[in-house]
Amino acid sequence: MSKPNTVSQALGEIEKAYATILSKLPLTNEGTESTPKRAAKALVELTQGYFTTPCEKIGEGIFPHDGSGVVHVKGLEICSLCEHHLLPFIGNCSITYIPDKKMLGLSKLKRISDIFARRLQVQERLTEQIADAIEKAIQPKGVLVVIRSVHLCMKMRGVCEKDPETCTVVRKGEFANNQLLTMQYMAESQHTPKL
Ligand SMILES: Nc1nc2c(ncn2[C@@H]2O[C@H](COP(=O)(O)OP(=O)(O)OP(=O)(O)O)[C@@H](O)[C@H]2O)c(=O)[nH]1
Ligand SMILES: [Zn+2]
Repeated sequence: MSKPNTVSQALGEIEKAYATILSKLPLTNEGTESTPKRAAKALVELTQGYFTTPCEKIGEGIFPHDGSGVVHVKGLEICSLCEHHLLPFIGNCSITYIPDKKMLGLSKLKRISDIFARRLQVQERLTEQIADAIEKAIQPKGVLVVIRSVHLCMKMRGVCEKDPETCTVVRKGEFANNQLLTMQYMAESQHTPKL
């Protein structure tokens, strides 16, 4: 079957596929009548990262930078779907970069992480893709991306682990060579949600 290339095409086909899946379950509840439509809409929303690119989302959000220092943003929420089970993994991402001649608008860091999170993923690739996109956009001296998350496929099924946390780290440029700097920002990246 050819791959749908527009959202509306995808919606119709996914809705039909969900109706087939539900027809195989011994459902007795009437509340599921519109479920194929809703579930299709949800899946398209959760995979909207396939329908956009970092370049498109960053737009005009790159600015000149002429100082020294480090940019560190933590607590960027990650909501993604594991590519093996189509179950969510949810957590947070911290991005640290050492700018050279350019810097990114802060919101663009969230937009970049969302583009790749809203695809079917493994956490390792997601972490790598975020770091690569930042490197490509602004050629910083170094990038460090840390994601901590909980995979529901480990919690709700299979091994049914009560409190699993997965941490993935990607170090580029100066972070790849500097253990101390990496450790400093790894420690900083621990996110305590605030009310
Ligand atoms: N490395 C990596 N593994 C993941 C990620 N998300 C899910 N997995 C793992 O992918 C593996 C899939 O292994 P399989 O043996 O094919 O699947 P499974 O039978 O569901 O495995 P169990 O969960 O052990 O029952 C499991 O170990 C999952 O925990 C991820 O982001 N990164
Ligand atoms: Zn999984």
